[in-house]
Amino acid sequence: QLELNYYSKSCPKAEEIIKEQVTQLYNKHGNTAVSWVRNLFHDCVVKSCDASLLLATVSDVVSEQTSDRSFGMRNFKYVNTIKAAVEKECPFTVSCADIVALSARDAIALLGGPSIEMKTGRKDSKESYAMEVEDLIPNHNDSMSSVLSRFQAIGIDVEATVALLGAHSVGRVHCKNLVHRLYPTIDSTLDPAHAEYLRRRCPTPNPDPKAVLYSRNDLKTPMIIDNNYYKNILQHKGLLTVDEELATDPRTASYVQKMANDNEYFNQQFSRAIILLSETNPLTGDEGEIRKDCRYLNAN
Ligand code: HEM
Ligand SMILES: [Ca+2]
Ligand SMILES: [Ca+2]
Repeated sequence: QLELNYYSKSCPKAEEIIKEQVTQLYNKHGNTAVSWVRNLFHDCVVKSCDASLLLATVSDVVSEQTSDRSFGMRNFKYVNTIKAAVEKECPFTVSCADIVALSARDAIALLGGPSIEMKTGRKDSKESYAMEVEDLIPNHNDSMSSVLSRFQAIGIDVEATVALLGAHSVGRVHCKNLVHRLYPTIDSTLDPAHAEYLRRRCPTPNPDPKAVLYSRNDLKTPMIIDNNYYKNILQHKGLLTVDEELATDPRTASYVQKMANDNEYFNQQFSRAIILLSETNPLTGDEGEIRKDCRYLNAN
């Protein structure tokens, strides 16, 4: 059972230490906060928020980070910084899964999004689910039906799904995920002027995977979680195919319109949705373990 302040007796400073680390990292490398938000999605959708995402590839473990769906994910090394600070205060007490959840919560607040009250008490998985990642995390060009049913399968309703995509109000998309909308011809659903801009950001149809070519998601408030995402997609300036679909699909369009009109309503729905996502099917009690190092299973 997850509960508020699960560590109040075993490690009363845990949440404070995590927040302090997340803030320090944000001040040095602002995009770490963006990463913590994406980490929550990619971890929680795969089985649960159980830090399965954080396992590195070693002898008999294949990391979920090697999946194509994890393309562009960054800053994993700084999770170790947060975990080390927590271990120093309370060894073997605070799970990596709760660090994934709380770092996302703190990042959302730092990025100008809502302040969210979050339960804790998650345990860490004893395995990586690399082979299941592609079945569970939607692709950038999946149909809205497929996206909605994947979220629905983990208890996230349509309105909450629309709110979660608001995370694309920060961060970036690499050209690899964009060029199919730009070449050989421009996707007719894309705003023509924005398409021209994106062609300048991504000048060739086959971007060199080693060259870091990307566009920011939101040109107006690129580092703020706000409802500008919905304004962008209503103007057909969403970068991914799923962003465009969200604005036009009859099941989602009215929520998009409401969120575009009202940042307060977006914040409320985003908070609700982040809680649903973060409480999906947790490992609790005797299940799982508390990893010493988030990259590796404990030796037994
Ligand atoms: C249908 C669902 C979703 C799809 C298909 C999707 C897909 C993607 C793709 C393709 C990228 C760009 C990767 C790159 O090229 O570097 C991205 C970035 C991002 N996504 Fe999503 N996403 C979805 C939902 C979500 C959700 C629910 C969240 C969080 C609540 C989220 C948070 C982010 C963030 C923060 C970034 C920017 C990462 C960075 O700049 O480092 N996404 N997403
Ligand atoms: Ca997971
Ligand atoms: Ca924004």
